[in-house]
Amino acid sequence: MPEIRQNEKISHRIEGPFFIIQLINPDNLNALEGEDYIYLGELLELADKNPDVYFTILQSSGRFFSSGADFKGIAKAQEDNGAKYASETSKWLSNFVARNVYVTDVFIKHSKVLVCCLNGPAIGLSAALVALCDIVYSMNDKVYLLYPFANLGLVTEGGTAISLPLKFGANTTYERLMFNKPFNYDIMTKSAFISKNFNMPSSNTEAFNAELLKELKGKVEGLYLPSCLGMKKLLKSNHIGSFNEINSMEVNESLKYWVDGEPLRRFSQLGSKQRKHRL
Ligand SMILES: CCCCCCC/C=C/C(=O)SCCNC(=O)CCNC(=O)[C@H](O)C(C)(C)COP(=O)(O)OP(=O)(O)OC[C@H]1O[C@@H](n2cnc3c(N)ncnc32)[C@H](O)[C@@H]1OP(=O)(O)O
Repeated sequence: MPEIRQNEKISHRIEGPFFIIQLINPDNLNALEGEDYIYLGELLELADKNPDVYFTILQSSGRFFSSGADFKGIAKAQEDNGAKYASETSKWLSNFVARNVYVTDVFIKHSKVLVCCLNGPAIGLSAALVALCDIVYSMNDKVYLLYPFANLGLVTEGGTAISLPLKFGANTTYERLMFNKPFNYDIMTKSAFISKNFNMPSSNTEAFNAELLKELKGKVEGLYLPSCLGMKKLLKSNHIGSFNEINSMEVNESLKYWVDGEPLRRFSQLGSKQRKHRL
């Protein structure tokens, strides 16, 4: 496997045709800073380039899949007032637009089959990445996806302007996004977003990950795996153009919100627990 630097919040390994990426920072509910999302993107690129890999598996740890962008990381970006930026626009192009468009693009164009082992809730950009996965399995019915853009002074990101209507229907998407409500287990099963619920207790993420991997190993036995990649390429071709277009539109629309400062005010309230998401 080609070399990649280590990241203390994300591990990876290869087992047969599976490239397994695991979020391993349960203490802050697997929140990720900008550099962590970039690292995740780089891991996907590594999986993409490896000819022995056919499935990229996303696992997590603890009670949440991921609570999204780390508010401490956002505060760091805000304080990033080095002379290198000529303006607020320049600062947020670097700290938000470039990073967000990169990680979303890597997920959109990924050529291996993306499987999400959803052990718990996912929020924000991380939830957007879950919605870009090809197959999702849940640990139990406590899982939900929350896109709290209206509560944080943001707009859709990570391709959600397309992925959510596509996977959950347009009106459900409008209602959940406008009023900052989670896409709960019921919605996810009604729309067949979740392929199987493993019905395991929330305290047992490692057992869920192990059981699911064992099941996947059984499922791929005897298959001609290049067929899977060929089918992924064809299935993806249905929407790839729209995803590419929306990725660019989303970050450009969001940029003015960052420059204006509303997301920062709201992230800071979240960090000091003056603001909460209604769940
Ligand atoms: C690539 C570009 C990067 C920039 C992207 C910018 C765009 C934004 C994208 C997004 O992802 S928006 C979504 C951001 N995330 C959130 O809004 C979630 C914030 N967290 C919460 O609302 C709650 O923590 C919760 C997830 C609902 C869970 O609540 P609960 O009461 O069950 O637990 P807590 O006590 O609140 O949390 C435990 C522990 O974890 C820390 N933590 C949780 N989420 C984050 C986070 N997003 N960032 C940093 N830390 C987080 C929380 O502070 C607690 O820590 P301690 O206080 O115990 O030290």
